[in-house]
Amino acid sequence: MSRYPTVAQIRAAEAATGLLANGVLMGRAAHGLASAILNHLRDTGGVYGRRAGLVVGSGDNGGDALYAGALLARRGVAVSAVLLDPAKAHPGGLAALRRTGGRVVVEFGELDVLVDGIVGIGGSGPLRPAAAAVLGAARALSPSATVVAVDLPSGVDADTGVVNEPAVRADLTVTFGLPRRAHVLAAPQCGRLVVVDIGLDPGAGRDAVLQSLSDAQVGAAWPVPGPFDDKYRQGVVGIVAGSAVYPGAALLCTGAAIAATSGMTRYAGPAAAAVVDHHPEVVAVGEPEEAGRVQAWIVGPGFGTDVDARARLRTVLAADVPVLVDADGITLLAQNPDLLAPRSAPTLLTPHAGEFARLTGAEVGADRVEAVRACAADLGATVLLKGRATLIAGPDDPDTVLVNEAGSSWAATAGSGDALSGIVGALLATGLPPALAAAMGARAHSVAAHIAAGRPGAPIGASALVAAISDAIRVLRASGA
Ligand SMILES: NC(=O)C1=CN([C@@H]2O[C@H](COP(=O)(O)OP(=O)(O)OC[C@H]3O[C@@H](n4cnc5c(N)ncnc54)[C@H](OP(=O)(O)O)[C@@H]3O)[C@@H](O)[C@H]2O)[C@@H](O)CC1
Ligand SMILES: Nc1ncnc2c1ncn2[C@@H]1O[C@H](COP(=O)(O)OP(=O)(O)O)[C@@H](O)[C@H]1O
Ligand SMILES: [K+]
Repeated sequence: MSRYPTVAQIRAAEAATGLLANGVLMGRAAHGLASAILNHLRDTGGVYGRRAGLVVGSGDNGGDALYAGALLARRGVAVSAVLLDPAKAHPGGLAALRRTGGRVVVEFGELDVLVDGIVGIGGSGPLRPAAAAVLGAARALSPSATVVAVDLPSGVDADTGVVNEPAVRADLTVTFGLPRRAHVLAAPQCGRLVVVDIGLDPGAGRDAVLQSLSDAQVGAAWPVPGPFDDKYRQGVVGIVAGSAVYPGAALLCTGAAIAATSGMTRYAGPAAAAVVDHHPEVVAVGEPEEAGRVQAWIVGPGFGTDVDARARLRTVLAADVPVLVDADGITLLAQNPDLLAPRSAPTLLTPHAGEFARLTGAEVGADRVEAVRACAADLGATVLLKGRATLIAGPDDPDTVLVNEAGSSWAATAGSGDALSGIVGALLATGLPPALAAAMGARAHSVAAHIAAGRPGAPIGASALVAAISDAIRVLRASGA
């Protein structure tokens, strides 16, 4: 489990050490930052004589960069620094840099490493023009320089992960004590993340709302058949998806559910013939009323928004079992929110940003974490908000929002959401709590996309993603073993 505290929580954890005022924490931060840069230089041709440029802002983020620059200079790196506001540059850091032979310059020469010490957790908004100009010139002169962000790429909001352009895009981000929310919400902007130990209390970050499961946790919790299990005991999932004209969503959703767990998969809807044709293990009927018992329903992918779809949604939501509502089901639910009121079994909604806006009547906005938490509380349902960073909140636990950073964007392809519904719905049918089922499913979905794309990666369709689900589960189960 990783936890991602807010800036306020980080500041409190730092203050609790009692080591802020005497500069001990900054010393540790600078040491870790310098080590990460030295490691990178060693891996790419050596340390001595390499060229590092520091872009130094007016706060402690700049102080970290200056002290680290001093350590690099001591190891023979040619260090130069551009001070964005010379009067406010960290005095101790600046003196240390000068003592070790680092130079203050007005513009950089060619660089191997460009260090972004502009702002960290004290920053807000995009890069100011002066900072953007210095970075732009450095990037133009040294396009292959490695960009190392101190704490956060400047211009990225620490709590929401919003990238306020112009912002730094880092190859490597070195942070201190605990990862920030932005490191998972805007992971592609951060590049590789190194978290330096600065001696925070071991309990620091426990109160963080935003959390992610490790692959090992997902693998360990994945339901697999036991010696006394049969097809029914592992959970039967029922799927109402697709249409006679558009059977694709039904096939993808059903295929994903079959691969996710060993329990039985039922299908109810107008694509029954096509489903059985492609997936002979499925018991398929025309309407949900005709299906036998299920432990969870999936309803909505590609099933349209006509009167028949509406009637099917009503039938499924009237059942006293967990229901996952996706896609067209969400659009219909947005028009008839009263359908949720009588439910006592859990409901899980899996909107993308557009469906989320339909459901809540407002755009997701900058603070996605708060948006998903408020939506879950308002609707009394678990909500999974899709994206590169998928967020999951339940209705009864305002102190937990789960996040899955996909690690790649190969899943951004048509029909991939239908596959996600299938995986999560099958997990729901095994009896897992909805938020856990959603987070595990999202993780397996991301890993499947990554496996299907291969290395160095090639575009995939959702069918390839579905075909890789078994491998993804193997990878997850092996990761904790
Ligand atoms: N606390 C600790 O124990 C430890 C802290 N550590 C480090 O300190 C960092 C936090 O330092 P911090 O609080 O001084 O804030 P910081 O991020 O440097 O920036 C603040 C100043 O920048 C300015 N500014 C704002 N927005 C801007 C923009 N868009 N573009 C340009 N400038 C902008 C604004 O100043 P202004 O120019 O408006 O006067 C503001 O006051 C933290 O991220 C970590 O690196 C580590 O050493 C570990 C121990
Ligand atoms: N840029 C991205 N990077 C990684 N995963 C993504 C990205 N965009 C979308 N996804 C994932 O792909 C799936 C897309 O679902 P959805 O939008 O419902 O597609 P569809 O309706 O075509 O099935 C979701 O699981 C979502 O989290
Ligand atoms: K920074």
